[in-house]
Amino acid sequence: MPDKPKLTVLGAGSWGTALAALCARNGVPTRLWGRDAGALAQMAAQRCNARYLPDVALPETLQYEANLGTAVRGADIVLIVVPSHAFAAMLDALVPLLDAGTAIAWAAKGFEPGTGRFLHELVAEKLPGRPAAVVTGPSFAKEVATGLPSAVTVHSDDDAFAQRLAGLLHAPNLRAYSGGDVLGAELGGAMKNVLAVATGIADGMNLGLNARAGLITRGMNEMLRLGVALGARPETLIGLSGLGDLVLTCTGDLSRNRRLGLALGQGVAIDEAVRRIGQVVESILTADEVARLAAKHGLDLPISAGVRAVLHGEVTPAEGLKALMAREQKPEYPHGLFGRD
Ligand SMILES: NC(=O)C1=CN([C@@H]2O[C@H](COP(=O)(O)OP(=O)(O)OC[C@H]3O[C@@H](n4cnc5c(N)ncnc54)[C@H](OP(=O)(O)O)[C@@H]3O)[C@@H](O)[C@H]2O)C=CC1
Ligand SMILES: O=C(CO)COP(=O)(O)O
Repeated sequence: MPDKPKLTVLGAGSWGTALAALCARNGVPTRLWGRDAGALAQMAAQRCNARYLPDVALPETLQYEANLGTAVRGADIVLIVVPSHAFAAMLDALVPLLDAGTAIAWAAKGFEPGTGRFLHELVAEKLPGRPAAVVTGPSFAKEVATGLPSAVTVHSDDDAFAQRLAGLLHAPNLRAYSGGDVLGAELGGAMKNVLAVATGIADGMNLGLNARAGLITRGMNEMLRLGVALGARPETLIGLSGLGDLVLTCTGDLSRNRRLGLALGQGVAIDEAVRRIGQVVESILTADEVARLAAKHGLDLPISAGVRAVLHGEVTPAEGLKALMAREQKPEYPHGLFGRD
């Protein structure tokens, strides 16, 4: 890979735009592709993503390209930042377009809807044999875009690629770490979205700070148990991609998943809550996939299951709370820290 690799970011929403701007500011030759040519043209003219990141001035060096083939031609790295439900189709579109040497990275958080497959599994199936990495961690797009201090992490089976990509992201106000546990990093980023809804619901119902802390901690326990069953490393789950992002999204009102929970807890209907947020809310699909993976591994994850039931309208937030509080009394760790019960 050249000294100054050429980067193409796919997805011109809040996170794709923030990451593209960050890399361009770092001196990385960066192109941003989005599916809305009109919005891209407006971004180029105004140097601002008026819909997703208003008030953030984008760097002059950032390039915009509406044609997908042109956008990825000659790229050393393609970084995919579309919602997870659009991820597989994005990969399919890339198959005939990518140069042989282009590496793949992604910053979406979720699973393939309907199968519970991880995004790295989709990459391995559809674009095999390339360096591949996930960028994740506690990072609200708006804060990264405005230069507030943040920390992210880049995980890949290819250590050199993880470090290379982390180096491109690393900036005076952004610490980019690296690691080798793609599954663990992806699981934390996906599952925290579901758990953010749980704490949002509790806060929306005014259940108090004890409830919030209890849900975060027992939610972390669910993430650890599912993660370990799937083969994740526990240290990844208690790192930036797991605990870090869990704390951020369970407590920070910039989180769209938390805001969905807040609205549900206040009695707002789910369709209206999603309409008000007006951006991607990954938990809605992810809750089903967490349930699918838990069932496959014989795990009981009551908080995640409760969120799924509320999202499907099977129980009200009040009924979900009652069910959680009525569970049998038991030891905190019946089978050790990473036990299954
Ligand atoms: N925002 C954040 O702070 C962070 C987000 N993420 C993750 O990044 C991913 C992207 O989210 P984010 O940028 O926040 O979402 P936004 O809601 O801000 O933007 C979504 C973007 O994806 C585009 N899009 C939607 N469907 C498709 C599709 N089928 N093909 C191509 N593009 C599509 C939208 O285009 P259009 O405008 O035309 O609808 C829009 O540009 C999610 O998985 C999210 O969890 C991760 C870390 C931080
Ligand atoms: O993943 C995020 C921050 O790390 C963004 O969270 P939300 O999708 O809940 O807004």
